[in-house]
Amino acid sequence: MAATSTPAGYMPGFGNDFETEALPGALPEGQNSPQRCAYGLYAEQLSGTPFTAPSHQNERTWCYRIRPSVRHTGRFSRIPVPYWRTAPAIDPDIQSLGQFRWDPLPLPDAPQDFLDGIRTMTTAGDVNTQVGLAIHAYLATADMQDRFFYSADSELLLVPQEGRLRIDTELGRIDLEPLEIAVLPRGMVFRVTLPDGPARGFICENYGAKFTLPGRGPIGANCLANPRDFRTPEARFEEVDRSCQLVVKWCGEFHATDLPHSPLDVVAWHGNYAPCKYDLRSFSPVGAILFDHPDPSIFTVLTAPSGVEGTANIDFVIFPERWLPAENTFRPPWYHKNIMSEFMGNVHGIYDAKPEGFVPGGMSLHNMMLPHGPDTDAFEKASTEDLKPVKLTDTMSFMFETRFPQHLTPFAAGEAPLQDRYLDCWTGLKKRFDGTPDPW
Ligand SMILES: O=C(O)Cc1cc(O)ccc1O
Ligand SMILES: [Fe+2]
Repeated sequence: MAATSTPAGYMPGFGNDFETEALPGALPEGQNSPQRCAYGLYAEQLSGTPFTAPSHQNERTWCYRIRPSVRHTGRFSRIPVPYWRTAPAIDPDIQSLGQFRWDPLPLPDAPQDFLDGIRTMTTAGDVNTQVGLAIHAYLATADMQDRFFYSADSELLLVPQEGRLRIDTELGRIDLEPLEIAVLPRGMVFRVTLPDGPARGFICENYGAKFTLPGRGPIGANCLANPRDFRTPEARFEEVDRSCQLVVKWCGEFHATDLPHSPLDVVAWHGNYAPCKYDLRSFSPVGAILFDHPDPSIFTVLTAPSGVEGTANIDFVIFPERWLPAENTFRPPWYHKNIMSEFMGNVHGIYDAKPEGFVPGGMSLHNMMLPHGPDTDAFEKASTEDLKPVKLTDTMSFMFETRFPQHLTPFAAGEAPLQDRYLDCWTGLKKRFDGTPDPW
């Protein structure tokens, strides 16, 4: 279980209308745009939804900053960020039809900041029509030094696996460690530094509508991810007048501009368009308490809708510690083929369907309509074990699931440590059928 009280520097809630100021009186009272703002600040609105979005979906934040963002941009020139790929990125020579698994990507010895350390594994959909996603690993060994970034293309969901990240955003600071996740909205400027050295993790880049909490249906008002456990940073600014670089990702290209000052200069803000973090240990799982294995959607932390009800552009699902009490039940996942494509990562521990080979830091892809399920050992064990209640402990894997087929990048199909013999994990599933009802 995670700590329940909100730590200093954060505000609790998901999608709340927050207000926060780093200097007293910096937030205008009762209005957004006074004739002159306190401290000589500039008022600026950051719109995360169209102005005309229905009120219950409308997201925007009012920022009161030392300089308006137009002073934090200039002439842009394209720069290479060669391993960060954007959909559509379909390489005719790469076979994406299949089940794939990778060992953890090694951290490099050379200094490499968070941005240069991004390695896209798969892409789906199309950034120009704003559907789909890209899934990346990050391998960071150096701070982003006087370097800032924002993605105009996407919202970023970060899942650390090893090492801590300090994410200084326009709206405040998020300190992130393994077993926590962060959501950085589209357009939010940030810098990542590494308080404890090298860091590795996963990123889901969402081109579509924002992540939100799933409806709980008959589960009711509580459990799964509770809104109060999400944490949004309080306002914090830096007044740094030295040369910096801002990199913007826009329609899959990277553009840099030089600035004479830090863009993290928001002194106060109010609104509901803001970054947040969430401790995965606060997730309260609901599951099978008598028999059978439910669909993994019961473990959905966040969902990014596609516009078609019940069909997500992306579901972010976790497999946390939990009790397995179900009687007369094959307890691991069933064998299946899914219209959604499933990209998984292991943060730590053993994943019950794959006791061997799917290791912490490792990744797998079971693409759209490709069959998969427990490996031979998991099947044999789960079919014959004594079904006492057992607790799965010290385990955390996750799944980025999307309605769209995923395409491997050249990196994922080439340089990355793809396990050539992954399919062998199922070859021991032998024919038992001999016409008698119980050939066991
Ligand atoms: O394939 C997987 O391992 C993920 C998964 C888990 C589960 O419990 C049910 C379905 C499913 O796709
Ligand atoms: Fe699956």
